[in-house]
Amino acid sequence: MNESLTIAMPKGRIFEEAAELMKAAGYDLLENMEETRKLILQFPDQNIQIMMAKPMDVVTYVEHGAADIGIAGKDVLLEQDRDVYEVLDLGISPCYLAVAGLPDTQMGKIAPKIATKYPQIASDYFREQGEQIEIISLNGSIELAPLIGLADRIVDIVSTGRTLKENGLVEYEKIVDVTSRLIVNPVSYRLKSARIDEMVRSLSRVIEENAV
Ligand SMILES: Nc1ncnc2c1ncn2[C@@H]1O[C@H](COP(=O)(O)OP(=O)(O)OP(=O)(O)O)[C@@H](O)[C@H]1O
Ligand SMILES: O=P(O)(O)OC[C@H]1O[C@H](OP(=O)(O)OP(=O)(O)O)[C@H](O)[C@@H]1O
Repeated sequence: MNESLTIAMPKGRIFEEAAELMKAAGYDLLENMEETRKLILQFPDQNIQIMMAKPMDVVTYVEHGAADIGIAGKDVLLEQDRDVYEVLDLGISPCYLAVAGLPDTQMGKIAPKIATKYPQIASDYFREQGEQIEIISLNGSIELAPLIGLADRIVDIVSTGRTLKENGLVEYEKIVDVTSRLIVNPVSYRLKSARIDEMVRSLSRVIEENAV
């Protein structure tokens, strides 16, 4: 029943909310997390090992079985389309993906340039819209691109809307809502189903309680 579990946790924004949720579900994994630079943390009393990963890499660790379980944003899952089971919407780190640009962006331009950290999501979205575009891949500060004339529009995460506002940009279309998800390696799910199901049930209970 108490098989060992390796969990890939995303460093950064999602981490604290994810760790709080785990704690409320009975998995106390927060201890020492803030101070340490260690990337692998052992919790022998719970038979759990935590890997601290970049949010975009969590899916890779889980797909290859380096971790049994992981937590990743829906944005990352849509962008990467990997062979992992998405078993639970944790409801944390909510935000959405949107198309944005300068308020006077010229629409109807042939093959406009779209700057983004999400080339797959952006290509899929504009293909569905029947609009031909050119993708400019960037790794961050996406909002710079339309300001300096590198791109006509951007596809990026919006949370509070502050970054768009402070840079004089406007949102054109919302693409998809994003929250963090619990993902599972398909083989681990078969071999460690009792333990994984137990974790999913405990987390679901906390999510339901938080919702009321
Ligand atoms: N305002 C936001 N901006 C970006 N990601 C957000 C935001 N709000 C929630 N998220 C979620 O957090 C995840 C990104 O977390 P974070 O910003 O720590 O990672 P990152 O983009 O890889 O960071 P880094 O800036 O270190 O490259 C996204 O995948 C998304 O699901
Ligand atoms: O709507 P807001 O609350 O302003 O949040 C959205 C901003 O936050 C993210 O950037 P991040 O801080 O991760 O920096 P980055 O540009 O380096 O990705 C995202 O790419 C937006 O720029």
